[in-house]
Amino acid sequence: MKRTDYINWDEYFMGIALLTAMRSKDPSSQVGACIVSPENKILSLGYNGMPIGCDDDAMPWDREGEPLDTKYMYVCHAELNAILNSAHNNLKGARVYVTLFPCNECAKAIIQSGISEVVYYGDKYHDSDSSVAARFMFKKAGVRLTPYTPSGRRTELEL
Ligand SMILES: Nc1ccn([C@H]2C[C@H](O)[C@@H](COP(=O)(O)O)O2)c(=O)n1
Ligand SMILES: [Zn+2]
Repeated sequence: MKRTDYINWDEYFMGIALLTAMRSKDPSSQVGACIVSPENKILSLGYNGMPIGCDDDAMPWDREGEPLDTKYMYVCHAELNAILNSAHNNLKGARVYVTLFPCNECAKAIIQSGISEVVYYGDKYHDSDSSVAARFMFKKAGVRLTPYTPSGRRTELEL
């Protein structure tokens, strides 16, 4: 008889997004994204980090200070990285699993790439202008927004 306690698709893809986030060097928010085809095939992964060629150790990771001395000017968001990493894949009708609700800039990229559903875990900036604008655009563009419901299953990996 087959096993019955296997993880479901949502747990699998959000789990991979959470694992991918662990690659981030951002000291305050580690974000992961996993793009999946309608056939449940993983098309791409991304996490928030500095652009290629920009040495992590030479870039600012601060949240506050002069704008040019903060990470916000430079960091590439998880969702954008996942979209850019999937350059040869057609993302039409795909869904993206993200550990944090997308910002307005990533919302634009998600919409333009043809992704039709966002499954998100955290939403800690829900009331920010960026999140409000992202929701506004997603609604206009018909992108489905699905809050992830944690199953409560805990797992431990020996890495
Ligand atoms: N959906 C998102 C939202 C944020 N990020 C990145 C951008 C920063 O590296 C970090 C947020 O930093 P905080 O303001 O919380 O210190 O998360 C992302 O990749 N995707
Ligand atoms: Zn973003």
